Amino acid sequence: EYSFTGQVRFQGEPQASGLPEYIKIVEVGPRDGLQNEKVIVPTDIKIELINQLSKTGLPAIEVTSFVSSKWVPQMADHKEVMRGIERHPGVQYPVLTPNLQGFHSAIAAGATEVSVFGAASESFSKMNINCSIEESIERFEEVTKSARNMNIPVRGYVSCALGCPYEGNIVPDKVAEVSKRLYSMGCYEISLGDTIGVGTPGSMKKMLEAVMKEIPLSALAVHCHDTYGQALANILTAVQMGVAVVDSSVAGLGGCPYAKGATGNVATEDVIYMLNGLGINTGVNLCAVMEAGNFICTALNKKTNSKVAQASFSTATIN
Ligand SMILES: CC(C)(COP(=O)([O-])OP(=O)([O-])OC[C@H]1O[C@@H](n2cnc3c(N)ncnc32)[C@H](O)[C@@H]1OP(=O)([O-])[O-])[C@@H](O)C(=O)NCCC(=O)NCCSC(=O)C[C@@](C)(O)CC(=O)[O-]
Repeated sequence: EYSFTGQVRFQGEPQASGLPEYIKIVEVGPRDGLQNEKVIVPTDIKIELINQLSKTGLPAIEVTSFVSSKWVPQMADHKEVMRGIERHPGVQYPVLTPNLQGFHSAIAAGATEVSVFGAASESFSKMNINCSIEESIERFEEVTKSARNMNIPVRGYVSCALGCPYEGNIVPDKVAEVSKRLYSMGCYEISLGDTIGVGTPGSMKKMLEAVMKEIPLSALAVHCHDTYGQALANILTAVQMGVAVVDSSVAGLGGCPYAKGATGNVATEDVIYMLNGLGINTGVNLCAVMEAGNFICTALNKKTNSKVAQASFSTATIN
């Protein structure tokens, strides 16, 4: 049982020099976090989670995906989720769309921002979206073209940026090539996914160096899973290199259904705690995110994967 009283023991320090002053956190918990849950999470729980997250100061919350419900049953209630959430001014609510069919459904359901999701690995592309990288680029071009006509911003993901569950190592140049194609077709930001959390600060640095030759730093985001416990170190490396957008998931929920063994994303709470300690502004209220994490973990009957939430809740009980 949690008995969190709202304290967070350690707060921010003045900003260390050379780091971005502000980092945008893209909360992916309601989508990436929940998509892998075996038991279907009731729609009203998803809506309540998103509504709670909307009040934390998070600038972007990825809410659902418009993919085939045969492939990802957990996201089948995408329309109801879109209809049910209370949208806060200034908060972006992107949704995943793998193709034109998904894009049209998303727009009909009221989406105002979408994300296409490709990969730097042929095998992963085939397993995840049932087509080659080349075919996926053609589909994404159709999406970005329609989106442009409707003034809908498109974000682009590149999965397997630091390794693939089927192919192992992925060369940084391949990540750079796919990223460049997504950026060139109009994606305003490229989120580099360490889908199975195998990266290290060493491989993150090499990969970013390759991608930064092709794409402006201001258009890059990192999306780290914590399977090997490297996510915070990898994020810090990216931030030190100037990346100012970080994806994370409340309570560290998550995993990709087509990347067996991959655990959750890095926990939003842990990222904010680290950034607070570096004196970097995120505009996000850590305690409010922990409350949302507590809500979803209680609903799922799970223990949080956030170390910060674990520490804060246990110290709150002791005090
Ligand atoms: C991409 C497809 C749809 C291709 O699936 P497909 O079977 O190749 O598609 P198709 O065009 O041949 O159509 C087959 C059926 O799917 C339907 N269909 C076709 N498109 C859609 C759509 N958009 N929404 C709903 N239904 C759709 C279509 O209507 C048809 O229905 P039927 O006639 O059989 O009843 C499928 O492979 C799919 O849904 N894959 C799911 C992928 C997914 O959601 N993966 C998890 C998210 S990615 C991720 O987690 C990684 C990330 C982003 O977080 C970053 C990281 O960590 O690396």
